[in-house]
Amino acid sequence: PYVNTKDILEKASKEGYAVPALNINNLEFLHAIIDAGIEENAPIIIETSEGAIKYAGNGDIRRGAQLFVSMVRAFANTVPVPVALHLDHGKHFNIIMEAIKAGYSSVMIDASEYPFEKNLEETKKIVEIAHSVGVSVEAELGRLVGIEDNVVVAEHEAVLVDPNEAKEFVENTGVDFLAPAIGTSHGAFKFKGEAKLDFDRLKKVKELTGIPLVLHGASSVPEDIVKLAESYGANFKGAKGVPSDILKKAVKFGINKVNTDTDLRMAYVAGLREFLTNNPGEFDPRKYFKTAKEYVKEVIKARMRLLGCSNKA
Ligand SMILES: O=C(COP(=O)(O)O)N(O)CCCCO
Ligand code: NA
Ligand SMILES: [Zn+2]
Repeated sequence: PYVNTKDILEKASKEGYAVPALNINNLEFLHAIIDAGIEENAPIIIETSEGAIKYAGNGDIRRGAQLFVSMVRAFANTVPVPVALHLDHGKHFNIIMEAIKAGYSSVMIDASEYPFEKNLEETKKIVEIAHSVGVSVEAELGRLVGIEDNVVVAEHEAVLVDPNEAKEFVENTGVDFLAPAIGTSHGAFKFKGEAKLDFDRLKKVKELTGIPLVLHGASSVPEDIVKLAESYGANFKGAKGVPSDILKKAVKFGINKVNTDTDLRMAYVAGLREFLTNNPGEFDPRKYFKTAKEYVKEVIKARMRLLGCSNKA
């Protein structure tokens, strides 16, 4: 069934596990995600960035939002696990409104680039509108940058979440789930040195807010997938993600939604390169995406097991 993201995350927060939030740009990733959720009997959170909506609508925002809602609802209404559709990193009021009108389960208002007060105001405005039509809201405090050993303390303070601000922010906005910046960053090149997250801040944010928390930039960039893609001509030198043990620790300290895009992209391109190299005569798109979809599904199933949401549908 098609559900509200908040229902999935409230249960996860209460029971102490996390659910991967899986980005899509096309139909093939949706297939892989749905199959993974069915095979793991796990709740499914699908998310699309603003760019994905533009891409799907071939430049038209309203068309893209409506297309994703109809695709996801068509699958959600025919599978035994709960499925939610979330707008990831909503930064433009008009796009957030199109997502709400199209029928998204939840939207993120990402005003984390602004000073605290403006972030709070922008978030409060979206919460009022979204809640009036039963849509839940995610916001972000602090900014996504990897913690580098040589970063001076002042810069740490400037970019990582302030737990006391988080308490005030949640109370004043009514936001349903919060993404506290604790040292991760988007993409395949997250850390120069060893992966480091600020678990002390995370723990405090959970204690002070008590709501479901979101980890952005949470892809692990698995070594085997990188090596496989590189064996078929890819060049991902220096790729490094969040190790599994660190992810598990983040769940222990209160993370319940784990945004995962890069790992899906890496698995897809590894499978695609492998298939095309080994099947030079194939040109049926229902065939040459098969391996790619299979690898994405396996990466998602492993992540569902790691985060503890398998058999939690
Ligand atoms: O926080 C994340 C996931 O980040 P990643 O999968 O790169 O670790 N997202 O919001 C997904 C979209 C942006 C990055 O591709
Ligand atoms: Na998000
Ligand atoms: Zn993100």
